[in-house]
Amino acid sequence: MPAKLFHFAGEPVATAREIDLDATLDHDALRNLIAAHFAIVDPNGSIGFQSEDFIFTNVSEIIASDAPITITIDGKPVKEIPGPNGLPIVGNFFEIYPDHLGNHQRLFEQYGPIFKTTSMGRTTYHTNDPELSAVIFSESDFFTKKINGSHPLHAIKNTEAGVFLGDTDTPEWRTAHKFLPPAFGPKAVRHYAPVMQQTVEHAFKVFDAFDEQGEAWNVYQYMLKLGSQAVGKLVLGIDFQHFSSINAPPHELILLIAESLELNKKVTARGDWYSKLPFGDPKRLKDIRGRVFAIVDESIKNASRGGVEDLPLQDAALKAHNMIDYAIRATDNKGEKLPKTSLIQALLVATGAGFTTTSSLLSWLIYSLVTYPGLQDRLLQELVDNDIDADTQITADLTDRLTFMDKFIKETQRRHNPSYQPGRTAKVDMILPGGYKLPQESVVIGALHHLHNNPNVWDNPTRFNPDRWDTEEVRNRHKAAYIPFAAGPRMCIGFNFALQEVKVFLPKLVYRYRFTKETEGPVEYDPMFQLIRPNNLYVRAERRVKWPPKSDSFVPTASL
Ligand code: HEM
Repeated sequence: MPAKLFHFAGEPVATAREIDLDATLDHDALRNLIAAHFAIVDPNGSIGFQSEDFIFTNVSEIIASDAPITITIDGKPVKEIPGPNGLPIVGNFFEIYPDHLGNHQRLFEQYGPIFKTTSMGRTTYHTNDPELSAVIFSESDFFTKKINGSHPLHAIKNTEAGVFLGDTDTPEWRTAHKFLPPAFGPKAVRHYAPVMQQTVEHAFKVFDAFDEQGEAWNVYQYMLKLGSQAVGKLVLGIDFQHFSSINAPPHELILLIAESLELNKKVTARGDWYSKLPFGDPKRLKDIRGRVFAIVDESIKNASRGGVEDLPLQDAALKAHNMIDYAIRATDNKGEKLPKTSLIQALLVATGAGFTTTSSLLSWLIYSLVTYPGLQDRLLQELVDNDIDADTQITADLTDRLTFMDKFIKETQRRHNPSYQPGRTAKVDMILPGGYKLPQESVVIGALHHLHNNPNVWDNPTRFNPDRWDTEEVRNRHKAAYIPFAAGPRMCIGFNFALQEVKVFLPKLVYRYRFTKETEGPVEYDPMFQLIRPNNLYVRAERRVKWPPKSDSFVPTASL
């Protein structure tokens, strides 16, 4: 079997590796062999072979050549991932903050689909490219969710939680991932629709009171109360009493989780040395974790009082009153249950992941209602045309018919993604599509906001246009061009829950109120918070007294 020396174009000949070639190999098989030896992520089509003065088109030419063979990717040498030079110690910190969305956009425009920054000693890579995003999120020989020192979640890493805050390759993740998804499947969340509806109807008292006083309210503050009220009831079985009066404060648990996210972003942004301080923010972060754990433990004890019937996972998911009820009943085929510590940690994480995100999405939905002319009226018309009124019980079957609302939600999640900055870690030194060299242990962040607003992927991305979702271009998009809940095995497990919740809340809110914007000037987000939310948005919600008639041209969508 002939042995040949191969090295990358752009790398010295001294780096060449000897590889045995079987004369029966065809060109594609050779590409796959070279891809396996050099950890080239995408062997298909992009790998080429050449010598100083010759481009090889078949394997026999390569075997006949005496010189080392140069490997090209897309006909070009491999390259380092670009990025801005930093200052001593702080690196690129001041080039990124405070407006990390705007600054990252500028860096994508300057450096292309993937760039590298170092902030306070922590290096991360960012991509706005669908192909690269699909690669990083796929959990493969190349990437996994491993929360190392460079990962944005490092300061709150918690292996016991299994989900969200832990690495993929752990027994805790596998256990949590066996028990939690059935409770978040589409069928399981359907039976939570009535509680979701009661939650939003209960909040009307407060929005009505604001209207009677002619007052505007801060959207994020009240969507935080609303989103967390639903998650509190349906995940932890706790009534947070967020709408008992206009000024009812958020429950202690909510304040603690929100504070811990804020502290985490701050502690992570400032680097390793800061996160190790035994006082100040890092200490507060540890103290918060202890208190939060105790509150959830108490809720589990309450739910267990009086005894519960064990059920197989799927049955438990359909019958449980909430996720705690599910988690203490659900039994796998070996008769095992989710261990108590994992249960507390996993539910806590699901609570945090659930309310911070849904409250941001709800806020951006209201932002879209009051910012983009005419859309509120179109939503209302769709409700009227589908015979929805104040007394309608909203079910998943009904929301399936509200196709404009679906497009409106998708477009809001595209244009105004709350974004978790999900990061994945390189398992090996590799060559990414495009010929980029990525070292092992590098953390690549799928920059969801920038992916969803990438002009190479989306036509006129800054234009808010729900109707784009009807176009062939958007229907045929790359599978990773729109991934508000990330992708792959570590994507959001609560997305059915989240979408159902907003699809129950939005019709109820739009039918009852006409929303108008009261904020002067631009809407701002808090750069030190883990998520993007419109902090200073104020609206008036006026009770409707008139509704439009059904449209003449309305053709009902067949029930699914
Ligand atoms: C608009 C709402 C939501 C958005 C945009 C969202 C987004 C995301 C994203 C991007 C991830 C991946 C994080 C990463 O890779 O680091 C994630 C994971 C997760 N989400 Fe959501 N989420 C939402 C709602 C929810 C809800 C309502 C729940 C539960 C009640 C939930 C529970 C989780 C959990 C447990 C994970 C971790 C999964 C794992 O580690 O395998 N999310 N979410």
